Parts: sequence; structure tokens; C-alpha cells
Amino acid sequence: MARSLARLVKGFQSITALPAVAAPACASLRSASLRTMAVPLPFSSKPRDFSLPNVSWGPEMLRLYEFYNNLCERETEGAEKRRGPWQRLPSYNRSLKYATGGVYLSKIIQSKARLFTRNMRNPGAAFEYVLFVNKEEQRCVCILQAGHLLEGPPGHVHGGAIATMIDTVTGTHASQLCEPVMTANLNINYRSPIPLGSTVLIESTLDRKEGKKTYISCKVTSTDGSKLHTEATALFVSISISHLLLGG
Ligand SMILES: CCCCCCCC(=O)SCCNC(=O)CCNC(=O)[C@H](O)C(C)(C)COP(=O)(O)OP(=O)(O)OC[C@H]1O[C@@H](n2cnc3c(N)ncnc32)[C@H](O)[C@@H]1OP(=O)(O)O
Repeated sequence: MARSLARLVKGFQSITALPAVAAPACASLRSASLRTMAVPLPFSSKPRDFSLPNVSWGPEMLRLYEFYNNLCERETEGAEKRRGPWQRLPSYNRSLKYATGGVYLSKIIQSKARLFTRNMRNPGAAFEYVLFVNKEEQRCVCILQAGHLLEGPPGHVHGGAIATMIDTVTGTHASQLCEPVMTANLNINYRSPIPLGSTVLIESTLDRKEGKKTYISCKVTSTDGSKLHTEATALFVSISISHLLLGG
């Protein structure tokens, strides 16, 4: 039990709170992105960081990635590199070698469990996203490129897929502030449809914290901010790890 608890805490941390590895600032956008591009290594045991650019990322996704990535580092007067106000959050498709939470998990399920938003093999087919957090401003920004497998209404993104991303962004944000947490309440207003294949911004801000409760607001917009696609508010409740192990 003690070992399971330790593994679960580690898993929560690795899924939401690993330190960022900032990419170097470069003159050329493409070359900068390619330098940090995630290339799966078949014989490496190092887990793949899904929040790095891959071949499916379009120009808008890459442009915004570079923009926020450059804010992860700032140069001092002596040309020294210092950590900037933003931090890129790495993202893996599994938190632990074997999933621990839940009392009904068979060994097969334990070993096959994968993060819902990171389980597509084809790059670009579903959720392509990267999250940046600004702890000073208590803000989080996600750049999302919505792939063809996320279709709901013809040519547009499924409402459930949008909700999934809102839960992911606000949940990751809340976990950064006070981990571990679980979503208790999510309210979503869909204002305008998101075209399939487009890149959008998902921004979350901390509204307030009250004891175990963390309230977060979120909006999904076009990348120039001119179009509001979705608005949401979310409540996260801090939990003890035994809440997950014992099923609530
Ligand atoms: C990279 C990955 C990031 C992804 C993040 C994704 C996060 C998720 O999707 S989590 C999965 C979906 N969520 C769940 O399955 C949660 C299921 N629910 C639960 O486990 C529990 O109900 C849980 C943890 C939310 C609350 O536990 P509970 O024992 O009720 O907490 P409790 O201590 O009684 O309540 C704490 C406070 O929250 C309030 N509260 C609890 N639930 C709600 C709710 N749904 N609405 C409003 N308030 C609520 C209580 O009223 C109480 O308020 P106060 O302190 O003022 O009296």
C-alpha cells in the first residue's frame, strides 16, 4: 500500500508538474522547431514528450509554440539566459509504468492504461497540444491543433473533444496550484463551432481558492483572439491519494 501511494504521487507529479525544458531561441522558426522536435526512439526507454513539435504541426501551431517557448527564457543585460515568466509543461501518455489508481484494475488494464488525450499513434490525427504555465500571473495557455478524428458536426470539432481539452487545461492548471485535484464541476458554453484542423488558444485563469476548492475560468478562442469559441468555469477539489486508490 505504501509503495502504491508513493508511485501514485509520483505519477500525478509526472503527468502535470514536471519542470519544463525550454527550447533554445532561434532565428528561424522551422529550424528552431525541428531542433526540439519529438522523434520517437524505438529502443529508448525515455518516454516521449508529446508537447514538442512534430511533423503534423501546421504553421500557426509552430508560430505560437515558438512565441510562448521564447517567453520561457529571458536574456539579462550580460546576455545571460534566465528562466522567463512562462514554463512549457512536458506531457507523457502514461504517468506510471503501471496504472495504480482504482481497485478493479486487472494487470492487463494496468499495463495498457494511457492518457486519453495522448493515445493516438498518428501525429496530427486527434489532439495536438502544448501547455504553457505562468505561475506569477496564475495563467495557463494551451495551443491546440484539432485533428480529423475529433469530428462532431461535419467539418467541426466534437463538443466532447472540446470539453476534454478544457478539462485537461484547467485540470493541469489546478494541479500546478495544488495537486492532486479532481474535477468536481465543469460548466461549458459553446459559442461558435471550431473548424476541424484549425489551431485555437485555450486560456485558463485562476478565479479563487477556498480551502480544498479551486475555481478556474477558461476560454477557447481563435489564435488572434477575435473569435470566442467556448467559455467554461471549473471547480477542482483537492483529494488525498487514497481517494484514487480506494475509488473515492
Ligand atoms: C494531464 C491530466 C489533467 C487532467 C485533469 C482531468 C481531471 C479529471 O477529469 S478528474 C475525473 C473526473 N472527476 C471525477 O471523477 C471526480 C468524481 N468525484 C469525486 O471524486 C468527489 O466527488 C470529489 C473529489 C470531486 C469531491 O469529493 P468530496 O468528498 O465530495 O469532497 P468534499 O470534501 O465533501 O467537498 C469539498 C467541497 O467541495 C464541494 N463540492 C464537491 N463536489 C462539488 C460539486 N460537484 N459541485 C460543487 N461543489 C462541490 C463541497 O460542497 C465542499 O464544499 P465546502 O468545503 O464549502 O463544504
